[in-house]
Amino acid sequence: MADARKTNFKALKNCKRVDYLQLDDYFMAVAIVTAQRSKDPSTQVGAVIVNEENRSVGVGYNGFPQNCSDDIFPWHKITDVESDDPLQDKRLFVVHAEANAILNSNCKSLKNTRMYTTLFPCNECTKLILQTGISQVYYISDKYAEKPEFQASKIMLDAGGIVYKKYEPIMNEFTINIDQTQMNWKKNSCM
Ligand SMILES: Nc1ccn([C@H]2C[C@H](O)[C@@H](COP(=O)(O)O)O2)c(=O)n1
Ligand SMILES: [Zn+2]
Repeated sequence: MADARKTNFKALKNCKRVDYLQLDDYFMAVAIVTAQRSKDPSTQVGAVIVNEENRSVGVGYNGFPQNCSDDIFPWHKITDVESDDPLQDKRLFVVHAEANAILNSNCKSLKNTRMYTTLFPCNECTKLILQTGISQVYYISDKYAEKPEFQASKIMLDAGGIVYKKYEPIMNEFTINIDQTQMNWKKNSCM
């Protein structure tokens, strides 16, 4: 019986899709989509943590902590609004995407996991990366490379032997077509 099934499979033409999203592109795409949840008007960041079995175990984006309303806390930096009130600065309040991904993780240990983030991690998030045992970091943008916080990150990542690489996508572009997806949802819906 088992043999007959095998023979049937062999006889069938393998019509597997070839242009499917590769695993690393998929995880970075999840980070990119996650960033779109951020309310920060200037920089939206998304991060995903993936374990050795290629399961995502934590996602996060930059935002204010729980109970700190998006509508009340400031979304600007004091330099942008020329205010002399230091408390009018988002940087005092925002939880970074990488920190949120770590805090949101659904497993006991993050040892030997990898992080996909749309922006290179700052020094504070890098401390968490080292302390939790994340061993690889893939990023898209390093736009703040000149800032000491980000240079400090590299010093710590190097000291910790953590692999960090600018992500080179296999597929440079892919489209999320909501209309098409909705059509499928309708088609598959039992309602
Ligand atoms: N690796 C990073 C770096 C920054 N963020 C957050 C912090 C802010 O919400 C925003 C940066 O704002 P900007 O200085 O560009 O006005 O991005 C992060 O989550 N992860
Ligand atoms: Zn950070």
